[in-house]
Parts: sequence; C-alpha cells; structure tokens
Amino acid sequence: MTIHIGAEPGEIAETVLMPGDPYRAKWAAETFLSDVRQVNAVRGMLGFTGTWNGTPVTFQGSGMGMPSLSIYANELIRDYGAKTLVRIGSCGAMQERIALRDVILAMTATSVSTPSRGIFREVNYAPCADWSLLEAAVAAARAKGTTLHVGGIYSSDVFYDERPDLTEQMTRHGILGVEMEAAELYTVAARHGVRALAVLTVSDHLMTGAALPSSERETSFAEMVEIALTAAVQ
Ligand SMILES: O=P(O)(O)O[C@H]1O[C@H](CO)[C@@H](O)[C@H]1O
Ligand SMILES: O=c1cc[nH]c(=O)[nH]1
Repeated sequence: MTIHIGAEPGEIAETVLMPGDPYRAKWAAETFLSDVRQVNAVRGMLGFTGTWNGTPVTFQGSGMGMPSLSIYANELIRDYGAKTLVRIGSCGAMQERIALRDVILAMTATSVSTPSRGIFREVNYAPCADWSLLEAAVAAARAKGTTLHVGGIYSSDVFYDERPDLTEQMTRHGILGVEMEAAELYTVAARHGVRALAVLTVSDHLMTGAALPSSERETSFAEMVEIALTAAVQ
C-alpha cells in the first residue's frame, strides 16, 4: 500500500491504463477485463485489476491535471513495478480537420510546465511517447479503421484558459489537441525507464464549440480503450 493507492503488493499489473476519470476506469475494467477486482478506492480514485486475453491489466484513475497524475504514476512505477503506462484520456481538438470522437496518439506533449520542470533547470525537456507503444497503437487503430491523428499535443494546466492567443499559437504550430496529463506521464516514465503513451479521444472542439456530455466521456470511448489494450499487451 502507498499513501494514495490501497492495493496490496502484487495486486497491480505491470500494464496500467490510466484515464483521468476514475469512473472511466471502472467502466473500462468492467467492460474489457475478466476476473476483475477493485484494488484501489483511496480518495475515490478507483483502480481495478483483471485480465485481458489472459494478460494482467490494471485500470487506475489518475485524476485531472499533472500534479495528480504524477502522484499515481510515481507510485505505480516505484512501489508496484508498473512497466507500461497508457493514458486513455479525453481531449479538445485544436485543428479544423479533427472531429469529435477521432482518436489522437500523442507523439509529443508540449506544456507551459510540468511538476518535473524544476529538475531540468534551463533545459526545455521534450516529453515524447515510447516508440514501441506508438507504433503498436498506430497498427491497432489502422486495423480497426479508426479515424486517427498522430502528432504533438498540448498538456495544459488550465481547463478554462483565458488566453485565446496561446491556443492560436498552439494551433499554428500544428498541435492536434489539448489535455492535462501526458507531458508529466511521459517525463516520469522516461525517468524510470518504463514505457508510456497517451491515447486520446476528442471530446470537444476548441474551434467549433462542439462537445460530448460527461456521460459519454465516462462510458463510451471503447475504441480508444481497445487500441490502448492492443498496443500495451503484446
Ligand atoms: O478525460 P480525462 O482523462 O480526465 O482527460 C481530460 O479531461 C479532464 C478535463 O475535463 C482532464 O483530465 C483532461 O486531460
Ligand atoms: O483538457 C481538456 C480536455 C478536454 N477538452 C479540453 O478542452 N481540454
């Protein structure tokens, strides 16, 4: 047990899928895993372990924002030996060609800052996805016929950003979408020599204002979960 995860040693799989929303973790575990048991409820940040095609997999909520994700990623890796962490998140689209429910694979994650920023001093560290996971996720998405976009995303610290010019700059520089965790996930994973990837479903569009309701963000992103499972479990 750690301060934030109540699982006993051995109750967390080496492969962990991490939605921000703990109820997405519950839905995904109950939908995709066999022999599922709840392994964490500390602070309501639900975690579940079961098997997918015979391989142990854990779904653990990360909460919203990089400080929260950082706590769970650190404890999963350092205390439970997680080796593959795949974020399964929602994001806002930042390019016109991207539509609601499209899937984005985050090759890199730009940020203003991350909880790890201080250790790099004047260096702008470039958080990037694990290549083997990215390659496998592209193959899985293509096999399913998913509408897919692969490239850079923006991990923001603010959901309600008052700086439209910053959003515009991100769009001009080819950023595909905005979310709030991937940059720190990639940084923590790299530090510990484990694999990480963010697979994201477009839940809203910053240019059109289109948005999915919270119920759909919680229980309807099956395609993203299947891509993440296929890529992570090889
Ligand atoms: O749907 P999740 O995985 O929580 O991801 C996105 O949704 C939350 C904001 O609504 C942030 O955590 C953002 O990264
Ligand atoms: O962080 C996020 C997630 C979804 N949509 C956004 O606009 N931002």
